[in-house]
Amino acid sequence: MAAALHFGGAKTTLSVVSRDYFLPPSVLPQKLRFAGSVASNNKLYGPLRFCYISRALKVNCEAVNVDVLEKKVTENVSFASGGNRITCVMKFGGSSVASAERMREVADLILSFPNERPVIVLSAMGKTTNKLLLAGEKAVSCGFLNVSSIDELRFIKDLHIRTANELGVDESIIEKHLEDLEQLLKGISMMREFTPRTKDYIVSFGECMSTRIFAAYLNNKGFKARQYDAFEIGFITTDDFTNAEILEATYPAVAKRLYDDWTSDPAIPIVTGFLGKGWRTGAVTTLGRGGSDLTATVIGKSLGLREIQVWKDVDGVLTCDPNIYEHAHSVPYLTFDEAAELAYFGAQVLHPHSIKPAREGEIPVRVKNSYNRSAPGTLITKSTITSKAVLTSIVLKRNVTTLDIVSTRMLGSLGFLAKVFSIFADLGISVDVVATSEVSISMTLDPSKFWDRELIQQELDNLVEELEKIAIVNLLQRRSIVSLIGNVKRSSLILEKAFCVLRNLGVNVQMISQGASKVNISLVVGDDEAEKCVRALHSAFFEGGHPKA
Ligand SMILES: Nc1ncnc2c1ncn2[C@@H]1O[C@H](COP(=O)(O)OP(=O)(O)O)[C@@H](O)[C@H]1O
Ligand SMILES: N[C@@H](CC(=O)OP(=O)(O)O)C(=O)O
Repeated sequence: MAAALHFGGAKTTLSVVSRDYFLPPSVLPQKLRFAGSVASNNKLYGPLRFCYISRALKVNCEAVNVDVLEKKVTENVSFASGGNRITCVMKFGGSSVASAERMREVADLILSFPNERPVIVLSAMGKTTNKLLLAGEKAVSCGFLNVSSIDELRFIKDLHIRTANELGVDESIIEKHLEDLEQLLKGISMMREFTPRTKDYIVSFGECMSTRIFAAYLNNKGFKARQYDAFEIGFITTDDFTNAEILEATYPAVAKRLYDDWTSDPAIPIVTGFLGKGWRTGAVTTLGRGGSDLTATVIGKSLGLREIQVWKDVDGVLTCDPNIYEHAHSVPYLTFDEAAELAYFGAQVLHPHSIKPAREGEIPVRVKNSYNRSAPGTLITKSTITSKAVLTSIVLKRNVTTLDIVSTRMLGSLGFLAKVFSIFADLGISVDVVATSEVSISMTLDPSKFWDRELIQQELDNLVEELEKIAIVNLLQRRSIVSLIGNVKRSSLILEKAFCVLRNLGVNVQMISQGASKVNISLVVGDDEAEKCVRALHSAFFEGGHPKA
């Protein structure tokens, strides 16, 4: 934590905070924060242990006059933060690097910004991750001798070898990975099991290969590039395989490695998205599906960069999922809060946890279309850039489970709620939306913490069994959460319009949540009517039209 410098009146209060991680001097002025207790005479400050660790600046001051300190800092910053420093991070997802041609276009796009010094984060090519997972599932039961003929393995081999050849890159750079991949599948066929730890290891081959091919292509074009496996440069995570969380130690480690390499031998860093290393096991972990977005924002925060760019196959964050409604259009500005709610409540376009590092680092995130680079995209920042729109976007989270729980013991609401939530905590099940009364509570369960993981049925059975010890439980599946993201200071207008639309549509809202979030109103409806709700609401809020079913 750091506290800002406050001067005021006869007594000046400072508190010194020693930085616990490296920051390149280029970000020193705006990042420098220090404070400490001082003598009342304002001339000589009490002994302050001022320790600011950065590569170009290591200052231990026992007694310091602030002017002297700031001068020293400024001197160091000017020499260290010359023109040639990393400026931004650019992330390209699977759809942007799905073929040799796409990789060529991404390379041209990167090189079309001569004043940028980007770190590049890549996902696996196209749908390689899905195919690696499918190959692993097949290997469990196909038999050792049939592993080589698994279709998905053949597809992956062909795609990567063909891409290397088409880009004029020596296929030997991925040969070992392809050999190891086949050996791994044979191992799975012999063990006849496909654990979460093995799933993370197998999917890592996708990003490891795409980044190697791309870095080699840039080097062949005469642009010095250096490939990095994120799990080798300090992406330290929990050991929660398929769903690992970034640990704080990642930030200084990644900053130091990328910064040291950059200052000693500048080259465009090409980093694997999605991957990390478990701090306890040392095994490869993944950050949850879509996790390359998170890789990019972590690097942005680590290096204190000017901007984080997330290149997709759509013109930014749209007013709804374009797969549901073709009239969706791009949203020019979002706040971090709005983007986080969008991502959490189902907008696949951003990883649910990716906004947090950007928000903490106060670094703007720009979502752009790699197929249409002239489109302005969406700029995500801390403050709201005023918009006349009542609503920002409509998000849909399908296949949600709702629980209606009515107390049978007339417990006071405090005891009842506490008991209900303790059961959820014990079973490690998170909830999305909650509505309570004196002796009853309704809630929606997080159906897939990372999109592709479903709550297994026995988790639900265990949950109902525990709850039925204190309540009558009604479990309803195949529900959807329609989230209206916008400025809920205008919630009355939003709700009035939304309920008018849904009434005309003949849809009954089964639960509503508004107030906890300052940017989101969530409505629970049936799965089978959710998409028509999104279309009708979009028509009413963004097209001035009347509801279209
Ligand atoms: N509100 C939304 N705005 C933009 N895209 C969305 C939204 N909701 C869902 N999507 C889907 O997310 C896709 C982009 O996310 P993703 O597939 O992760 O891209 P990439 O693989 O390039 O990172 C789009 O193609 C679109 O179909
Ligand atoms: N390849 C991983 C990580 C990722 O972020 O992919 P994409 O950028 O294509 O969403 C996945 O499919 O989840």
